[in-house]
Amino acid sequence: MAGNWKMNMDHLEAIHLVQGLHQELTDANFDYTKTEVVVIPPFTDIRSVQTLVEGDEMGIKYGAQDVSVHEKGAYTGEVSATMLKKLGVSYIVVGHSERREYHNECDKKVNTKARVALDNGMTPIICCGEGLEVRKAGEHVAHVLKQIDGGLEGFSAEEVAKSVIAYEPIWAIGTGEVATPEDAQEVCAAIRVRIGELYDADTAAATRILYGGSVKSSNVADIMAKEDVDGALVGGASLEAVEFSKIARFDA
Ligand SMILES: O=C(CO)COP(=O)(O)O
Repeated sequence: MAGNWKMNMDHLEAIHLVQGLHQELTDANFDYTKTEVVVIPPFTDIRSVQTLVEGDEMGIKYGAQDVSVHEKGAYTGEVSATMLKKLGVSYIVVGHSERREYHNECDKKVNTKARVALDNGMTPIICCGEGLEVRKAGEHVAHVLKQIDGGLEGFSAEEVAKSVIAYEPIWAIGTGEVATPEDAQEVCAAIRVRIGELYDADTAAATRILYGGSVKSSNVADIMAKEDVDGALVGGASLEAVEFSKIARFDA
């Protein structure tokens, strides 16, 4: 269960939120061996989150929302994978639809960023998903599979099994409009089948596939009940400790 904070929460608010989340999960005797809980704050919060999580030995993990394709050097405004690794980052979101749309990130760039994450010992959360027009035209599965083919290009079976895929239909992001559990299952299953075709059945079974798009505590259980949905990438509802802890405890 991953919470993508997007461009919300300064570092002081981040400390408050992570403490609150930890408290809620501890009170509920949360089992981190069953469900991984990941917060994905803005870059400026990561050092504070690291100090908190490591200092209090919390079971919560944390990630970054992006990474540079470059190793180091004259790239003003960029943040490298080695910098993130040094901060104890476990996950890096790549190819979120907001980055594809506002920063013109194409499948090739998403693929390179995922490669950079893996090469530096972190797990990419590779996002894919269709817009409303594509969905209306009934081309959503083909659209997403093309993103998957491009995103995973050049990866070994082992690398794919270590990676996380997040299916986020753009029309369901931040709109309150949730894909039905059946919609989520249809595409997540198609992604798993494709990984099986590109690699093998074991790799397909091992790869974690998340659904994202207006996930809340009130709808998470139905989505998680679907066979090919292994978790959720949560935006707005991850900004509130009680709500996100309920999402993480979807079967409680
Ligand atoms: O984009 C998302 C997570 O990456 C989903 O955002 P919302 O949960 O706010 O719809």
